[in-house]
Amino acid sequence: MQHYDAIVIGSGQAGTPLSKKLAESGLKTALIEKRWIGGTCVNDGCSPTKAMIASAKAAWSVYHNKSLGIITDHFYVDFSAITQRKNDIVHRMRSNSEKSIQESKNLDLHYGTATFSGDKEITVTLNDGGSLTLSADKFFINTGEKPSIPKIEGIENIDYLTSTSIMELDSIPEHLLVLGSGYIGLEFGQMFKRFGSKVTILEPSERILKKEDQDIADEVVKILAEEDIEILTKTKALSVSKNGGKIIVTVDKDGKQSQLNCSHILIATGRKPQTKALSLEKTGVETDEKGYIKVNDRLETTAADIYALGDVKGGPAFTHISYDDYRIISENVIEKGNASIKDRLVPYCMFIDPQLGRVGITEQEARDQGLDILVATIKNDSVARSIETGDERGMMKAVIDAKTKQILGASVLAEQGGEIVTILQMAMMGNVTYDRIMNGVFAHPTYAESLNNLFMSLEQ
Ligand SMILES: Cc1cc2nc3c(=O)[nH]c(=O)nc-3n(C[C@H](O)[C@H](O)[C@H](O)COP(=O)(O)OP(=O)(O)OC[C@H]3O[C@@H](n4cnc5c(N)ncnc54)[C@H](O)[C@@H]3O)c2cc1C
Ligand SMILES: NC(=O)c1ccc[n+]([C@@H]2O[C@H](COP(=O)([O-])OP(=O)(O)OC[C@H]3O[C@@H](n4cnc5c(N)ncnc54)[C@H](O)[C@@H]3O)[C@@H](O)[C@H]2O)c1
Repeated sequence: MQHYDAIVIGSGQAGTPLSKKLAESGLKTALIEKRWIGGTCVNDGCSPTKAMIASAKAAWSVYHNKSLGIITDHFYVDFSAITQRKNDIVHRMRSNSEKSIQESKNLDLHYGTATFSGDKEITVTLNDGGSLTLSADKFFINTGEKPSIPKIEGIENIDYLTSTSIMELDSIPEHLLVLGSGYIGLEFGQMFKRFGSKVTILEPSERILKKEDQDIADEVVKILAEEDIEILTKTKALSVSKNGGKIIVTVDKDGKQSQLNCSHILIATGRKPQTKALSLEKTGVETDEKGYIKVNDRLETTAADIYALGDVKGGPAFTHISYDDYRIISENVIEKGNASIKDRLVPYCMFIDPQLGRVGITEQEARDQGLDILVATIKNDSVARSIETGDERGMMKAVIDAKTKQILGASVLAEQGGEIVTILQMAMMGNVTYDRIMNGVFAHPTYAESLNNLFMSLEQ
């Protein structure tokens, strides 16, 4: 049995940099990955989707050329060129990362599935046959999540799509039915509508984007409706079956059953942790009822010297959060510091178009907590930059502590919503009060300049 100082299980957004950092610090380290270096973000998540969304945006811009006075009579969507470009980007990112791991001193990469066979011992079922038994002083679990498939009668008899397999299609679906209106459902729904599919989104809840404020969700619905994307809320798929080339879906809406036809179904109803294969019962690492690994604010599990990072520990599932988990572990384990996830800001950006950039508390959360707040809002049809560029969709919103004038949260639904909200996040990080932004001098005519007007709305 080979012994290591540290073993990292999973090459996600935390595991990859952590394995290199541990090895650089002089610890004999192994990284175990069952599939591909880079995990979800690089191979099945952020990078491939955002590459394809860029193509979808280009298609949308062509439809809208007319309003800018540019006439394009004919264009077509070359889906194989879009997926080829996406594949090239993924391969480039994955192979650069793999190369840098292979060139790291003190770091061994084993391709296979890790299962605990003792409290400080794993068996790796190697992808190219055989197995390895390895022990270590410390373990770092970064095994991520995978799509969760809801129990729907007949689902096992149809070739449903997930966020991974939809990117491997070789043609554009005629009618895509999306189950779920979260990040994955909305990003893929809009993308495929722009490629030419008919798109219907089914959401069992009262409304989409339950975690966001009602006015922001309403604005998103309006924008998607303008693109003829059908959203059916309070609608639940009960059963699915095949009929020739079609899929028949029986749905329930307000207690009434009806049938829908489509050519493809995308399951986008959430993700579940990849903890089953780990046999954590051998270790003393506890999981919650959904299988997420329980950790404290220092990302320590309930077993000594075993840590969990990224999506597998539950909570916000984003690349930048997983990467920050790596920073925390690295500071505590390598530099003997005392970093913690407590009070960490969790920004995110939903890459529909216009983007929904978010940080901090929503208005609804602030009101539920009884906070004394001011709420600044502005519609993008009064933002100079939006008018000039011909995209006036969306709005900006900030929640402010009435006494301290500090920004508590922001939602920016705008062409560059992710970038604009980051400006407000920087203000939050630096304790810059709203009135300083209201009176700040920003270059004209940028989106940033519209933050003057956003906060001026409080004085009108
Ligand atoms: C379609 C999609 C789009 C997304 N877009 C965004 C976005 O735009 N922005 C954003 O911030 N986030 C996005 N996310 C979420 C983001 O991808 C994840 O939050 C991020 O990848 C963090 O994952 P992680 O580090 O926890 O693990 P992952 O990246 O999931 O990596 C886990 C790794 O562990 C390996 N593994 C699992 N079990 C074992 C085992 N037993 N033995 C060995 N190896 C194992 C897996 O093969 C995988 O490579 C998206 C997700 C999806 C699905
Ligand atoms: N831009 C980004 O940052 C980005 C993009 C994609 C994914 N992600 C990450 O991936 C995670 C998973 O995304 P997701 O969209 O799968 O999950 P989600 O939790 O965001 O949304 C799931 C949606 O499915 C609905 N739902 C649940 N059961 C259903 C059923 N049986 N039928 C129909 N709808 C059902 C829920 O009400 C919810 O609206 C996200 O939490 C996010 O962290 C992030």
